[in-house]
Amino acid sequence: MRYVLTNNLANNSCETFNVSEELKDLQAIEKSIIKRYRKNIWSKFIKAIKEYELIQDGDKIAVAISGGKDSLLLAKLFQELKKNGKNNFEVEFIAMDPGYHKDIRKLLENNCNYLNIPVNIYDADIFEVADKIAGKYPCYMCARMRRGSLYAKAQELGCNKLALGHHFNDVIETNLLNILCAGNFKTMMPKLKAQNFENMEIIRPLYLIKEEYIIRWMNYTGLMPLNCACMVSAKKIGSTRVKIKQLIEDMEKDGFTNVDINIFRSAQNVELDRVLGYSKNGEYHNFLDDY
Ligand SMILES: Nc1ncnc2c1ncn2[C@@H]1O[C@H](COP(=O)(O)OP(=O)(O)OP(=O)(O)O)[C@@H](O)[C@H]1O
Repeated sequence: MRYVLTNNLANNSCETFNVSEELKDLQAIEKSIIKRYRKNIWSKFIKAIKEYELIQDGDKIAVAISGGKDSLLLAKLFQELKKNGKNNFEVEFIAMDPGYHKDIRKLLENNCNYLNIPVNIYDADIFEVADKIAGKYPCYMCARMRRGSLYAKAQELGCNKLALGHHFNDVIETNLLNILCAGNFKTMMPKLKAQNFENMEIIRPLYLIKEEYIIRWMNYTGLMPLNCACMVSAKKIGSTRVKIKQLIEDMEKDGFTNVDINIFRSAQNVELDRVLGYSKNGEYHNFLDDY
């Protein structure tokens, strides 16, 4: 294995990405998406779009780029789709600078330039505000503010969809996090209508792509993506999500076959006759209601 992704559970919520391949030219990078990574990236991207009906004729989609590996791949996938697939939609690439260090901002700009992604970068003082008003636990507040800001920008550009770079592992980690830490069963949906922004939806086209292949692709490009660009929590907060990721990896090592797929499928195969209660449209139902 040529890439290194290290997690230090004790004091670091960030993943460190070390690139071990030499820099590839743009043509090779673009080709790799549909050739070298056809099975594990391109086909899964197309499958998610079809299976979850993520794109409709006439859509204008804002692709949100943080500069990390996931959203860089997402942007390139959309470009390839326009080149090689149906061209029934429009796309805008947006990146919000929440108050990055100037070197991080430069890295984001350079990577987008190199990858020929015409990105619209705009400023928002999210880090400063999250730090001020959310004190010790800024991450939740930061995530909510980021989402709101991206919705607003997408709407301003006339988009009706916001594409985010969440992938398969984000989905299964969310399932487990909710069970183990929140005591409920909720998954991260492949698409979702915005509550506070009219006619706006989130879509997650990387839904079926495993993180392992995103890391491989990123490493293949030879580019260093942004990782751990946060200026607020830095290394202070140990991430529960990292522990969940580790738990899944440990189970796989211990011989639980298909544990990741099974966690994923658990949200596909819910038997409503075999649960004690569930809520729909804000209304709670108990199994005794129609026993
Ligand atoms: N500052 C930002 N500007 C634009 N989009 C963003 C920004 N921050 C997050 N996003 C979007 O939200 C998604 C999820 O954000 P999160 O911080 O969880 O990303 P991540 O898992 O680190 O992914 P990535 O590798 O793309 O950074 C990103 O993939 C991206 O689509």
